Amino acid sequence: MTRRLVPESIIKPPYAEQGISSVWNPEVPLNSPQDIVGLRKAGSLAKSILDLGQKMCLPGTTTEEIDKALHAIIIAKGAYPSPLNYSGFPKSVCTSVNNVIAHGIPDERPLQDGDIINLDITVYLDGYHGDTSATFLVGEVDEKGKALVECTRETLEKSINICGPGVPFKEIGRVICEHADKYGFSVSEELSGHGIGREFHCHPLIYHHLNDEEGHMETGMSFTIEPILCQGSPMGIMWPDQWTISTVDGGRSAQFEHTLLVTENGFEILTK
Ligand SMILES: COc1cccc(Cn2ccc3cc(C(=O)NO)cnc32)c1
Ligand SMILES: [Co+2]
Ligand SMILES: [Co+2]
Ligand SMILES: [Co+2]
Repeated sequence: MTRRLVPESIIKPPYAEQGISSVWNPEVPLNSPQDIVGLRKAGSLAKSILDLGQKMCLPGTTTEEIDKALHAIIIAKGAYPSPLNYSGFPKSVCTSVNNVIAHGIPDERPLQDGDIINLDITVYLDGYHGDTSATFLVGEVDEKGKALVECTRETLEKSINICGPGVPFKEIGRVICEHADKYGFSVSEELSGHGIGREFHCHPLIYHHLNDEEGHMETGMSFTIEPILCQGSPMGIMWPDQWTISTVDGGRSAQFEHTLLVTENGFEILTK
């Protein structure tokens, strides 16, 4: 497995050398105006890298080739690919194909006509992370696959639209499940959204399934919403590589993710 190299000149997160992610601070960080400037730049770069990645999602291209190309572009932009060595993760982006639920590891498998692939991009730019993902169609995808992808995109959009100061976090899970149920898809509980900023992951945890968790949004909070919808059962199973999680029934899953900031008037999508 070719190890991705990062030039000395790039500002790296603390885990870049040791691979150990820090213990989470119980507090939810509230961003200063200076933090918001940094978050906007990181979010905008993450989005631009995702857009470039979309163009590579073609039959015959391997996810390793996508990872290698996007790694080089992220570095060239003076940023660090946040997943690299995060909890020891071996690659710079996450690629989850068909029945892989999330955070799949790029490999030598060529994409095939009819695949759906989630490309999950997080960059660390001048001290701030920006995290976004989308699920793309490879060649001609069947109607059920397209419906799964569109419904997942809609659950993200609908859940973001209800965000604002004072809104309970549990409203996010309610909106996502309400929409997924309408179209007969299930919501994975395997992964949650998360606070993000100077840390890749911090509080609050954002659940995408029905929950009764405490806590509400406050102006200045930044977090991701990243729902995963499944065609069949939402149950996941961990592969022997101790990273990859796929659906137990082999059904496909789709995911979309944005990083957002809670503002006085509602929200700002930082990865639009
Ligand atoms: C089983 O523990 C796991 C399994 C897979 C991956 C990792 C570590 N990790 C690496 C990249 C990555 C991205 C996110 C993220 O928020 N994407 O939106 C989260 N974790 C990540 C740990
Ligand atoms: Co992500
Ligand atoms: Co993710
Ligand atoms: Co994330």
